[in-house]
Amino acid sequence: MRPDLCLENAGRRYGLRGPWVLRGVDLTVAPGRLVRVEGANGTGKSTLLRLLAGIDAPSEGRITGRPRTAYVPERFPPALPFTAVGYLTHLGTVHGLPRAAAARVAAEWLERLGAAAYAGTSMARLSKGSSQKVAVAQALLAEPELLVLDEAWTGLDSDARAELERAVAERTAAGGSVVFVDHDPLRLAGLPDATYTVRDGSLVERAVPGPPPSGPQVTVEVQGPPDGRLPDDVRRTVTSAEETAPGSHRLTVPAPHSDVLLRALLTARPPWHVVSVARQADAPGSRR
Ligand SMILES: Nc1ncnc2c1ncn2[C@@H]1O[C@H](COP(=O)(O)OP(=O)(O)OP(=O)(O)O)[C@@H](O)[C@H]1O
Repeated sequence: MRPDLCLENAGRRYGLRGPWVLRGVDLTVAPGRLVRVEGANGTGKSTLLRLLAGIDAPSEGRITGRPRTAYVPERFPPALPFTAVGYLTHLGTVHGLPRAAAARVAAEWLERLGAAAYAGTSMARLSKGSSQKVAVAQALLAEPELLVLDEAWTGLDSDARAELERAVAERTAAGGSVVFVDHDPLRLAGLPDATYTVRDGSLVERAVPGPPPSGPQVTVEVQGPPDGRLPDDVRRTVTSAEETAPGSHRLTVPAPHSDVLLRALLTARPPWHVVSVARQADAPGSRR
């Protein structure tokens, strides 16, 4: 089993005498966890995410248990001498995929994110939104154990935003961890296992739960073996699960995650029988 990623007494400052941006930070990210990081502008959220992503090192303290990690930075360098699909294929091979498989996965991600039409466009000529889709695709194509998302939804159209939410659900359902920063307080509302606020160089875990899940929910009635325990990837995807009779469960999931849940149920061993799928009305005050 993969170990937890741990920051122990981690501090970061820029320059030998620069002020400490982060100091004495302890944080554990276990496999399968979804973690939100928030805080006012300039408090050190991106600094923390760069440490977690492994592209920067703490000035003091240490990090242990590094998993296979992918990162969507706040600013993605678009002016690279590649086409979109060429760049993603190249990265796929860097992650160890054979070239043909890398090209296939690259094309699949561009398709999922609605950027297939730009596959052959040079990176330097991509719009900001398409460039952001490439930034997201490069992180997802290697199915990382830890996905670090720094404002990754910014600049995406609504279909791509929903697709990225689905991809987050897929990663956590598969036992991967996801750490994200997003300016929208309702992003993945109700789903994070933990939310931390960066304040005065420290990390404070938010004790109260975040806002309830926004947007439409889907209720899935399933039947499994009488003594059956819900598969791990199913439990990690749902917002609630209730056993209504021996072997019968009512599961609730945000609508964008319902196909991830259904796939997990249908591929479970032994298989689970999906009795019904019903979409509930939007929660009051929710938005897409
Ligand atoms: N490479 C760097 N060199 C020097 N100072 C830096 C560097 N990166 C960040 N800082 C400083 O560290 C502090 C925290 O920056 P950081 O980008 O981590 O904050 P943030 O919370 O992500 O901000 P924002 O919400 O504006 O994205 C800021 O004062 C910033 O100026």
